[in-house]
Amino acid sequence: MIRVEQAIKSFGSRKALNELSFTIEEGKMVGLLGANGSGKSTALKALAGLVQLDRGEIRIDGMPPNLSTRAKLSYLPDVDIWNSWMRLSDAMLYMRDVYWDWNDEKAKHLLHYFELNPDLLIRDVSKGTRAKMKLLLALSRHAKYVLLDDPFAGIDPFARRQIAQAIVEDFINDGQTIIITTHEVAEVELIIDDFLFVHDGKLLLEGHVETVKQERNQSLADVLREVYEHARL
Ligand SMILES: Nc1ncnc2c1ncn2[C@@H]1O[C@H](COP(=O)(O)OP(=O)(O)OP(=O)(O)O)[C@@H](O)[C@H]1O
Repeated sequence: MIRVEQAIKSFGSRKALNELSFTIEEGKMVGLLGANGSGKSTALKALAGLVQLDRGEIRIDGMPPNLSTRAKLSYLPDVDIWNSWMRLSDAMLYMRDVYWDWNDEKAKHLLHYFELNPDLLIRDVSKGTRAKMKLLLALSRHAKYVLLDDPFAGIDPFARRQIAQAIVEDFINDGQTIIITTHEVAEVELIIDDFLFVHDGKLLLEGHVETVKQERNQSLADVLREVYEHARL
């Protein structure tokens, strides 16, 4: 289980996280949703142990973010981390060497599913193909927690659906806990169980997607649009 309690993180005078609290149960697919600059990436970085909170507490299976929590967590950052002179196959070998939970079968499945050529240099492929390569590398570990920061960035609307589908097919029966940050609410509302909606580093709304949709008789995207407009008044 992941528990975030009253997390505060400032960059200069800007509070990226402003008393943010939430809990994520194991085995759930959760959307961390919000507009640009709402604190989504900072929250994921804090869970991954890449950002230190100023105040507040994070517990992952009862432990603060450290090397042992990091080992059970696969993190897809929102920036390119692979050297452009590498081939996808080089990056896959690296991941296999570094992470004991690397799963060759899953990697092969995703290569085929995304129609990726492992021999291509990372610098020679399109932005969308690079995004798929990054996703393959993050999803091919059998990590207990998978943090995907904006996995749809740079990917066209046609391929987004394919990627959302891949995430569901590969993980939903697997007992892994997945947190996806995105602004593409319409793309993820079909695949996530629960959502956290953040604005200015604070939690504005959270809940079970189907329950909220039924209660309000609206799509999640429409519900969040209303909540967002209200918060900005
Ligand atoms: N390293 C940093 N230095 C200075 N400011 C930062 C840094 N990281 C984040 N911020 C600021 O903190 C706020 C939250 O940023 P964050 O990247 O977490 O938002 P986000 O919801 O992920 O945004 P986006 O959807 O645009 O990626 C923003 O105002 C951002 O400019």
